[in-house]
Amino acid sequence: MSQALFTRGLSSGYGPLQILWDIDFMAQRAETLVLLGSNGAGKTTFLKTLVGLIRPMRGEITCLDQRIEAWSTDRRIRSGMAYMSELGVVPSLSIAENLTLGSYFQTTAARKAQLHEMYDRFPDLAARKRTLAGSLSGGQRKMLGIAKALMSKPSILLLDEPSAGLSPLYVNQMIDLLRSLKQEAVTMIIAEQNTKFLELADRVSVLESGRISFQGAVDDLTQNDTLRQAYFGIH
Ligand SMILES: Nc1ncnc2c1ncn2[C@@H]1O[C@H](COP(=O)(O)OP(=O)(O)OP(=O)(O)O)[C@@H](O)[C@H]1O
Repeated sequence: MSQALFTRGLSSGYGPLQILWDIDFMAQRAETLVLLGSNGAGKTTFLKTLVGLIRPMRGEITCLDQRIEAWSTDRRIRSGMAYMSELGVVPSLSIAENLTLGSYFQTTAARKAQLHEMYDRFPDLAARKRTLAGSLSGGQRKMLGIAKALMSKPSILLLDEPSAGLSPLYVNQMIDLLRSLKQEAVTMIIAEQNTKFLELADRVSVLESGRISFQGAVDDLTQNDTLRQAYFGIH
């Protein structure tokens, strides 16, 4: 297996405020990696730095064998990265408009083909193309967020807390959806605090106070007493 994305010594934050400290991180091609961390650990900051919404203070980001830390977000997206923020969609736009936004860099023909594919995959969205995203339920909005991210046919998908605000039923639906993407060999980095997502993970990284405290197999995480207590409440 070759590397899809790695960072070395990545430090990042907001203006002079440093949030991430020397992050060494790696995701293999077609791997599902869960980035576990509690509120404020720096998960969003990390994903935003990967996609270029935040400029790193130091360190390198290599994606599909190219150094990308100086690239614009546009260029990263054009080269196969997609990012679903915690909000995921633009509430004031319709379902169809959100999806179109997700394929901003595609040709018209490719966009049309992707729209068909998304409506096939998400029949609930197809039935309500003109509905404003803001009027969807939390779960439907998240599904739209994923569909919007998939519109650019990404090879690397960065997902920020896909479970945030979802009922247990929708969390299960979300996990089923991500499992189907896993079969399609999309590299996924899923930032989460819900340990249920570990059932999807090939490997897990734990982010604590802006530092990676663990990276390895899920089984090894559960062998670690401190992490087991922190994330599973098991003593
Ligand atoms: N725009 C900003 N300006 C300054 N500090 C920020 C900004 N956004 C986030 N932070 C701070 O950065 C730290 C990490 O936040 P971040 O959103 O990356 O964490 P997170 O792990 O994604 O948490 P959550 O699960 O709550 O979204 C927090 O202390 C937060 O207050």
